[in-house]
Amino acid sequence: MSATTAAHKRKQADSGPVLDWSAGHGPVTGALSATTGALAIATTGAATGMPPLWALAVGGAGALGHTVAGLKVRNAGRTLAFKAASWLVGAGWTTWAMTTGPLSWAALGSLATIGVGMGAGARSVALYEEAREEEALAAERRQIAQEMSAERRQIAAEWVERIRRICNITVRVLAVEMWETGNGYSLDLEPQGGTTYDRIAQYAAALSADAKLPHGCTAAVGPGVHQGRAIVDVTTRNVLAEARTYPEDYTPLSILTGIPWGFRTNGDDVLAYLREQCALVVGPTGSGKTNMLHTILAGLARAEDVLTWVIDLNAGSAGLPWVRPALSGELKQADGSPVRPGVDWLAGTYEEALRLLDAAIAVGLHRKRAYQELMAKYDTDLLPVSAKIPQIMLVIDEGAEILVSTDRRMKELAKRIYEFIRMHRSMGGRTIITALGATGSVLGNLLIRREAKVRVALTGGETEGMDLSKMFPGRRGLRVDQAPFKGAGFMGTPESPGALFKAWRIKPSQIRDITVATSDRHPRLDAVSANAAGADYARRWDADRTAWMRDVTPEATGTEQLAPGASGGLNLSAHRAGKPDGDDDLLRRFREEIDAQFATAPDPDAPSPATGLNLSALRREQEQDSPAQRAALAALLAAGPEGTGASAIARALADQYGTTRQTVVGWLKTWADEGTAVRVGEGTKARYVHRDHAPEPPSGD
Ligand SMILES: Nc1ncnc2c1ncn2[C@@H]1O[C@H](COP(=O)(O)OP(=O)(O)OP(=O)(O)O)[C@@H](O)[C@H]1O
Repeated sequence: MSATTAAHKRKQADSGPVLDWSAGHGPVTGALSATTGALAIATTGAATGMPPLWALAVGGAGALGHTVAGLKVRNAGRTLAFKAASWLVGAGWTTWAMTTGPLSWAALGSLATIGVGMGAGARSVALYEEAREEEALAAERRQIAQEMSAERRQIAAEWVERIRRICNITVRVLAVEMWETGNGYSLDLEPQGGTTYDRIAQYAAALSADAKLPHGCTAAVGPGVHQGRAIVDVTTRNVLAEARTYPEDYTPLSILTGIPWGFRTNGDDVLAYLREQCALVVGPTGSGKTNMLHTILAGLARAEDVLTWVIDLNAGSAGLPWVRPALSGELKQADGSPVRPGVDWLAGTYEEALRLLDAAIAVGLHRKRAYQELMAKYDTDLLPVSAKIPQIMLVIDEGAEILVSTDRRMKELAKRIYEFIRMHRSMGGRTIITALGATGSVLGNLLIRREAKVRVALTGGETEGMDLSKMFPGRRGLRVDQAPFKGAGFMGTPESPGALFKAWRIKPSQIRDITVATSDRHPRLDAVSANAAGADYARRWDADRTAWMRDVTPEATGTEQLAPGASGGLNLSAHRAGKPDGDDDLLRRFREEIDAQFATAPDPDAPSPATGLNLSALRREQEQDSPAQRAALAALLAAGPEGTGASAIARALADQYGTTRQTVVGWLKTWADEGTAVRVGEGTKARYVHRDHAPEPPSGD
């Protein structure tokens, strides 16, 4: 086959240039072809004695054929005339030349003139046809635009009339924008006589009814570009009834460029900008609040400059699906290496929540002092948050209930949460708080009202405890019955006024996928902050501290309701008793994995795995974690991936604790044995690195 092709090519090369007879003619080649053709026929005809009238007959037929063909493709009259005339002139010349002799100067000269004339004529005809074609296209476009603007004009006229009739306000419509998704349109209005947008907004429900909008669709009225303008967003298709899953695009995000929390009725993503804002998510039981929280945690996990610390006293169920599969070793990266949990700290008990909040406050205070110079350098009073100095997002499920609780212990937590919200905005510390209801006690709180301008009300059709006018002041016409679907409700931010929205549905399997996909992306707490957060932070994944996580059945990790246990955490021991084999096996695996990955040494004194306790960790806590040792561990963590040595730590501790180098050597050795620290380098270069900063362990393959 290829040999044949090559031979063919060679033959072509030998026989000179190949002519493409199927190609169309331009003005020059067309004229050349016509005149040379006429000359050839005239010369041959004269030599062979051909009757000259044949040429005329052929020319006549050509003129007729081209005219018919031209009519078919709708050539202009002048094009048809030119083509027919060209044939007839050519044929006339040939007939004349055959009679008088084609090789005279008169014959050749006139033929050349005819050729030039034909070329020029063909060029002008081609240009004319091109211009005609373009004009036809433009006319078609104008026709479509006219039809579109006829639709817009009709919409504008309807709304001018509707607003005049229902609100008794005269408006001028400056623009009508049809949404690309086809789910509705927006009107840019200029109410006459100094009327403001909120006068129209009062009638939003009546306007929606008058426009006969389907259920779940609204005419939401908001402010325009200045005080004398208003925007009306009219939804005509109810996308909120559809369940949409979390988009499978897990590309990196940043707290600075917004985190998507769901979609609007026009299909657009709605973003939460949380660098300076706190958020409040209200949703009664069954409204899809837990699902929404997972959507939020998914976005935060995707961010490269955020560490998420979760408090969930309802057995940590909000954070567990982000932690448990990673800690239990159930998830592995493609190369077999372990996966980091999707949240950086999960407190499911009161004691752990206290530790977490104390650490968060300490981080903020320490950052204030330590980063003065950095902020001066960047000429800013906001800490420049980045992957190197991550923002700490505190997510507190049912946090609003903690804030208004009268329980003594809850008040302790509330005090710290308030302090964190009040003090740490500039230092990269913000909170997302959920609440079961938008009640007066939650929204009556000035601090929440002031700091949490990113607001969500998931209604799921629930009307009790849903004061939308308090949640979204200034937005009239929002009614709970407009969003009677789970996961649907209203969301408003300083950038995007309160309006209908829906959270994506996210299932445990997708949470696992995101945990794996984002594992390498999570930042590490900067050394300054790690130093402040101290040993409580460094030991957050210790076996004794995560023991409560093991007391959960494998299935109870999704959005299911979990029963609270004695310590405020889960206690499904009764459940466990019913199915001992599977759970014992799970517990054993969980423990083994934690010990393997996070190197919590198995203790000979530890009771059987079924009790879920690890006494080695307890013993260490009691016997070893003296304040000096905690400070040493914090220094190790703060040293980051560079690591540190016994002398440096001893020097740092000497003043306050009088700790000797020898003591620190002992601690470092213990930590290295149990996996808290990793020894790197040899001889004088030997140093210790906290396991959080240790180089990745070699893959299992
Ligand atoms: N965004 C959503 N899209 C579609 N369905 C949803 C969405 N959110 C929740 N649901 C449905 O609602 C159910 C309850 O959701 P979820 O557990 O999140 O509610 P909840 O408000 O946290 O309730 P509870 O407090 O009882 O756990 C889910 O199992 C799911 O079937």
